Amino acid sequence: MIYVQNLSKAFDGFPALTDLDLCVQKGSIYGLIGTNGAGKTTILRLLAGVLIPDRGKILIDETPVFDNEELKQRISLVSDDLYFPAGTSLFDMGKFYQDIYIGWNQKKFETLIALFGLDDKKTIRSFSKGIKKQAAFTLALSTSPDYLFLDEPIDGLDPVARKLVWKLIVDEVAEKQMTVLVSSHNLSEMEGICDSIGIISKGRMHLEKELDAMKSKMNKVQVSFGTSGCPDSVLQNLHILHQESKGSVELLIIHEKAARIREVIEAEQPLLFDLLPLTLEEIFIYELGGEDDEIKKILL
Ligand SMILES: Nc1ncnc2c1ncn2[C@@H]1O[C@H](COP(=O)(O)OP(=O)(O)OP(=O)(O)O)[C@@H](O)[C@H]1O
Repeated sequence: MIYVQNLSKAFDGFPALTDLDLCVQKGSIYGLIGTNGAGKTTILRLLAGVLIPDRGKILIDETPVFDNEELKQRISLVSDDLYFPAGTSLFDMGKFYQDIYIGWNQKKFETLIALFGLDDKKTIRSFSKGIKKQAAFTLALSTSPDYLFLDEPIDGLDPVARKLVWKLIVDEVAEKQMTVLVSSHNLSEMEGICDSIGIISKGRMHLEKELDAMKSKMNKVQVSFGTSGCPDSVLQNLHILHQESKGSVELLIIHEKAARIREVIEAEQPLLFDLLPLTLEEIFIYELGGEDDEIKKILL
């Protein structure tokens, strides 16, 4: 588990992070969302022990991370700003990592190279931006980390590589309870991946939400009662956050559990009734009433 309390970090007097609290449960995927300069990279670098906090607490499995080599063996950070030594190939980097990381898994390394279709003999610096990212992700996952920190991991990747990266992450979380912290500019990129979302704004935690809890208490419904429209019993007995009509079909966003919605609507014998999945964007828009500037920026 990751536990962060009152974390602050300034660069040359500029407050990059201020009194940030964060909690990530073991075996979960946490999405850090924010605009450029919000402080996402700074959080990931502090959590990976690359930077020293000015103030506050960072505990991973109840242990401070900075200068803790044993703990750092179990952490992998894929930075947004990738660095590979001149002339090194993925094969060379694999050998280098093998000597450093106790958890290095050569078989997994070879499998991932094949899955991404990477050339392990070519100099990594000659790879395109997206392929470099795939190489860095391959190296990180091959260290068998308990904690994987990913800074904009799918930025610049083609759709096939994006899908593969997410699949590999989700598989690893399911198989070995890996804990993942992933940053992005865009809320919709995190669709279907994250268990929790933290929205960072100007170095502060703006909003933090656990998605399953939000999803279970909010539902989207497509319903039709013919030309008579939605009966009063439905409109009055359910907490409707949004309603729009397309002909005789109503689209409703309802702040109730699915079972309660079903009970109220089915009692009125609708001609059409479908419970539809809510997107991450819809959850945030309707939960916050659509008035939140920070949410608007990350939805664009
Ligand atoms: N090494 C540094 N020296 C000076 N300022 C820094 C340094 N690292 C970060 N900052 C500043 O701290 C703030 C937060 O930067 P950070 O890189 O964490 O944001 P970010 O959310 O990751 O942004 P982006 O999405 O653009 O990568 C920015 O204003 C940035 O200019």
